[in-house]
Amino acid sequence: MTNMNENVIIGDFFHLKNDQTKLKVCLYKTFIEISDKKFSLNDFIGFYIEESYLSNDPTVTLALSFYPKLENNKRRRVSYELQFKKFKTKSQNLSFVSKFKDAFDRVTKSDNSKPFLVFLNPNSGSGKAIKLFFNQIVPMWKEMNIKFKVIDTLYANHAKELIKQIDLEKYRGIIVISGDGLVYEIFNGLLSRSDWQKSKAIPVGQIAAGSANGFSSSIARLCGECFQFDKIENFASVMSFVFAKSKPIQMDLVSVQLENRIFINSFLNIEWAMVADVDYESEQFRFLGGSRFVIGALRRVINLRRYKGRVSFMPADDYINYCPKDPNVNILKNTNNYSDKFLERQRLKNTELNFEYKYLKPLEEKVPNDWLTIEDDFVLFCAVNLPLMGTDLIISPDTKLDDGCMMLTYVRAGVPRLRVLQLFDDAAKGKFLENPYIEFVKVKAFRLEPLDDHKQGNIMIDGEKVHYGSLQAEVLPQFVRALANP
Ligand SMILES: Nc1ncnc2c1ncn2[C@@H]1O[C@H](COP(=O)(O)OP(=O)(O)OP(=O)(O)O)[C@@H](O)[C@H]1O
Repeated sequence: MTNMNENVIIGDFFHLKNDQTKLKVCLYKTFIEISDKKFSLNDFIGFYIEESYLSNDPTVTLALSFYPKLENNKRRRVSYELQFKKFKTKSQNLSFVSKFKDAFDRVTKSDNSKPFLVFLNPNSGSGKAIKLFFNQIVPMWKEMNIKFKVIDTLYANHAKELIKQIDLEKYRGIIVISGDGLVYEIFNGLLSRSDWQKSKAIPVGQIAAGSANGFSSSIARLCGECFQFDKIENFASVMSFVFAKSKPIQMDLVSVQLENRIFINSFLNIEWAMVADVDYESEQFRFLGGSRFVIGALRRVINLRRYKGRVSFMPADDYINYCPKDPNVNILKNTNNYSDKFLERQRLKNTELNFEYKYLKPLEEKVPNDWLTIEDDFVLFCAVNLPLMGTDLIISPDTKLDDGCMMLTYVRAGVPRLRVLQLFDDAAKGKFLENPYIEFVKVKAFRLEPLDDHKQGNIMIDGEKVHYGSLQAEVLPQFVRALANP
C-alpha cells in the first residue's frame, strides 16, 4: 500500500505528446506514480529539464525515462516528456520542476564518480561488438551519466598485455564487451601483475558480444534479469543498465595446474571429452553466435566417441556419503598408504602467484585419501564455476558465484545418441542436472587424467584450448570480484 507520508513531491503536468492530458506526478522515496502508472526508482534511467525555446512561453519540460520489467521479465524502455506550466513565469515553473531534479539526484545516486574501463573485442562472436557499443551501450550510459574509457583490442592477448600496465585506481571496474575469451584474458592479466593481490579486487563485468557469454548470462540470472533473448542487442541494453547500477560482489576463481608446472586461472569452466570437442571444433562457426554449439553438437553426436580417463575429486560435502545417481558408477576410495607426515610434506606451490594450495598435491603424486576416483570411459566432462556456460547452457542453476565450490558433471559412455542431444535441450531449460544420464558432484578440487592411447584431444578452459594432458584444479574462494546488481 502506498504510504502517502513517504511522498517527496507532487505536481500536475501535461503530456507533451497530447497537450490535453493532465498527469498527476507523485514522487515517493522508492517509486514514482505518473497518473495511474507506477515505476520503481530502481528502474529509473535518467531525466532532463528543458525550458521552452519561446520567450513568452513559461512552460518547463521534465523528461523522464525508465526501464521497467514486463511480465516476461524482459525490460522495455518507457519515456515521458512532461510539461509544467502552473505558474506565470518560467523561473517559477523551473524552480518547482528543479525540486524533482534534486529528489532524483538523491534517490538515484550511485558510485559513478570514477569511469568504467571498457575492453571491446571487435571480432568477438558474430562481429557485433562495435554496433552494440554505439547503438545500445553508449546511449544508455550517456543518459545514466556513466563515465567510461574504451580500449578496442587489436589482437588476441592485447587486453592481457595492456591490463598489466594500467593504473586501475582510476577506474570503478572493468567491463568487457566480448565473449568469454576476453574475460579470461582480463582475469589472467590482472593476476599476472606484480600487484595482483590488490589488482584482483577490481570488479569485472561482461556485456555479451561473443558466442557463449557464460559470464554475463550467469550475472544476469543472479540479478534476476532475463538472459535468453532473440536478439543480442536486447541483452546488451539490459546489461548496460545492470552495470550502471552495479556494485562489486565476491566471486570464486579456479586455479588450474597443467603438466609442466603451468598454472592458469579459470573463471568459468574446464571441459574435456565431447564438450571440449564441440567447443573447439565449432570455433570455425563463431560468426553464427550461440548457434555454433548446436551445429558442433550435432556433428559430434553423429560421431559419438568414448574418452577413457580417470577423474579424482575432493567432494565439497562429506566424501563418505557421495553417492552417484547410477549405482553402476564404480567409485574408488583412495588408499595410498601415505603417512600423514609424508602428505604434509607433499605441498604444491603455485609458482606464478606464490601461494600453497590447500587441497592439491603435486601432479606426479597420487591424490590424497579423502579424494574419490572414477576410472571409466566418458562421453562428456565439464567442471563449472558459474551456473551458466552460455545463454542456453544452464548447467548448474544453484551454483553461487562465491560458494567456494565447482560443480563437476560427467556422462559415462553407453548413453544413446539421442539422449546426448536431449542434454543440450535440458541445459537450455535449466534441467541439465535432472537428466538421468548426468552425474554431478560439488567439489573443492579435482584431477583429470585422460587415458586415451593416442594422447591427443581437446581440453578447453574458459573456451580456450590448452595442452592436452593431466590437469588438476582447486577453487580459490572469493578470490576476485564481479560487477552485479543482485
Ligand atoms: N581484435 C581481435 N582480433 C582477433 N582476436 C581477438 C581480438 N581481441 C581479442 N581477441 C581474441 O579472440 C578470442 C575470442 O574472443 P571472444 O571471447 O571475445 O569471442 P568469442 O570466442 O566469439 O566468444 P565466446 O568466448 O563467448 O565463445 C579471445 O581468445 C581473444 O583473445
